[in-house]
Amino acid sequence: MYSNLHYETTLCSGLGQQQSLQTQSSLSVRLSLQTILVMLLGDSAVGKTCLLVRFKDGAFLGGNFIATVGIDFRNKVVDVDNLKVKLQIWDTAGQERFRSVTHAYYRDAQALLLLYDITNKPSFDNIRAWLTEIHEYAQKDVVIMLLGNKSDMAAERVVKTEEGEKLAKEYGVPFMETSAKTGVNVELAFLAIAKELKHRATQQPNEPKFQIHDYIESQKHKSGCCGL
Ligand SMILES: Nc1nc2c(ncn2[C@@H]2O[C@H](COP(=O)(O)OP(=O)(O)OP(=O)(O)O)[C@@H](O)[C@H]2O)c(=O)[nH]1
Repeated sequence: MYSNLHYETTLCSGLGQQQSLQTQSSLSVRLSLQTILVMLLGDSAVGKTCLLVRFKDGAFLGGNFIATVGIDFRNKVVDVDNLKVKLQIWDTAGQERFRSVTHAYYRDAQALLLLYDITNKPSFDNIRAWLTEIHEYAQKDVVIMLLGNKSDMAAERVVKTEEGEKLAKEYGVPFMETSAKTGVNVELAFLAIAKELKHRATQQPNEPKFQIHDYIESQKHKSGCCGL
């Protein structure tokens, strides 16, 4: 669990290289993080597997669509404010027939990326049902983010950006549009949840709270993205 995050402080001692390290900095602080479990959820074909492959390998899985069977996972280590954080990302099958399999994994997830496809209205309409399931099966404090995927398909768009924003606001969750094809906002989505969880785990009582919504807005504007 991420909340088990701990700091290991080691004082350099000994000879040779260690000694020279000691002169540079007598105290070396080693930060050790445990894995963050992230789950990808949403209807079949919204692009969960492609989002994961884009984030993990920087590539796009075009061509024939092969639906995920059950559940699969990949690991990726990211840098969050100079700390190494390991994300274990579970890619779930969106098809209804696998729902009971995936429910069993909800409670272990610390973050959920909930996807719909901006060219597929039913996938957006089903988000409310997904959120009901999440509230039933997931941890109370799970970090949820809503993603409108396939933002590169502007000509086929049937769900407006404002509709996604409105729904996200209603449920109090952060939102952005992504494209597994072009990579727009993909890294930002994963980094934002990693930052949120890292801040929760290391937060000092007198420190201001990390504002995930503000962070996303500032980074979206910085990368000059959106709607591509
Ligand atoms: N243009 C475009 N196509 C995408 C994007 N993301 C996924 N696709 C395509 O959408 C189809 C479904 O993608 P997947 O990632 O397999 O969908 P999934 O949500 O994992 O589906 P399940 O495994 O059934 O739950 C594939 O043909 C992808 O090539 C995107 O951002 N843009």
